[in-house]
Amino acid sequence: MTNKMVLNDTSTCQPDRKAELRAFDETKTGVKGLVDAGITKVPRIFHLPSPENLNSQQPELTLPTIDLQGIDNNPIQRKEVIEQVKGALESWGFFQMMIKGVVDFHEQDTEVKKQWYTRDPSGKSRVVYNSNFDLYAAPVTNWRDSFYCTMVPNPPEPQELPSPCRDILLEYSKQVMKLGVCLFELMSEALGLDRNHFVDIGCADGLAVLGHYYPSCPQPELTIGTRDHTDSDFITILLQDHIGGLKVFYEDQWTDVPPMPGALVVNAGDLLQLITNDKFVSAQHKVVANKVGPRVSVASFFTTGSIQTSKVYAPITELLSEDNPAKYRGTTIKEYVDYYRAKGLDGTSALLYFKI
Ligand SMILES: O=C(O)CCC(=O)C(=O)O
Ligand SMILES: [Fe+2]
Repeated sequence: MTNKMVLNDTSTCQPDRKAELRAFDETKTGVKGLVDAGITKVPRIFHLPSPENLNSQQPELTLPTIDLQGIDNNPIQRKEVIEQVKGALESWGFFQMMIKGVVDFHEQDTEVKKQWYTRDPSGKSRVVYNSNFDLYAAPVTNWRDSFYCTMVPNPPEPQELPSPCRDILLEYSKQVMKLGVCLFELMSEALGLDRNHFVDIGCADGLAVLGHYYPSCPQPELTIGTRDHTDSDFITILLQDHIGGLKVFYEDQWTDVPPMPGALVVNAGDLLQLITNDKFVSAQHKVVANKVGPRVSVASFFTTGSIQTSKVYAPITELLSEDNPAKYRGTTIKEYVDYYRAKGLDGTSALLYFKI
């Protein structure tokens, strides 16, 4: 069994991280494969440099929440969209079905699932399933498997999608796109820009949906579900299940983002920070590993990712002045994302590379 190599407790051996990563990758069954094989110790490739303190006292901070009802300030069109999105997103079945779609993908027959396993960098694969997109670049392997589907532009034909989550993925991404457009309009207005500004410059031209699966972990303090990072996109709309573990670096401390039934988490990504010249800040966040699992989340990324486009994104002129000059150089989304992916989640911000 190929899993054997990574099942060994290697902490006493000479480090050969690359070979261990390759052996893990070749199983094509991800972290779930290790857990299914019955490991009781977290293999070394997943170890953090120092253990995560899972018992630390969490600060009593309340993150801002917005009721969609509160944002339908008059314009008829927006009100209709909000009603539709709210109706779909609030119905108990809708969120549950999306979470279940992700569970069913990851828990389908291993041999069938392996067909989707790829690290194809061309961006041609409609669905990319693997464990750790940055497996060979990142210093710490995350206790997490994921799939990644590009839904916009060029929505997939249904048969191109994995059957366990096909229908819900199409419906969910449709609703999330509507919500995203509403949020971009509100954010444009909040900055004193034309309401359509963000949409007009293409912030909603791309949508990728990620289905994360965090298997239960025998030694959660030794590793991490998702390392601290900021997202590479304009905004992310996140749906998490009931398990918890998401933390955001907010007001200078790590703060729990507890699951709330019927709620989505929205965060700005690096590209939004870049075009707003730091007015909107890309939130640093992470997910701790847990003895309880699997934990499932669905992250909807507003980005065209590594699709080749000619648009160059730079700080928006209307937001600049003599006192507030551009802090970043222009970049295509592809250039940004390629840099971000090659660097991997290493605890530093990709934005620094684009600073003037
Ligand atoms: O699983 C989560 O809750 C967060 C996932 C995440 O941060 C990401 O996909 O960028
Ligand atoms: Fe993230």
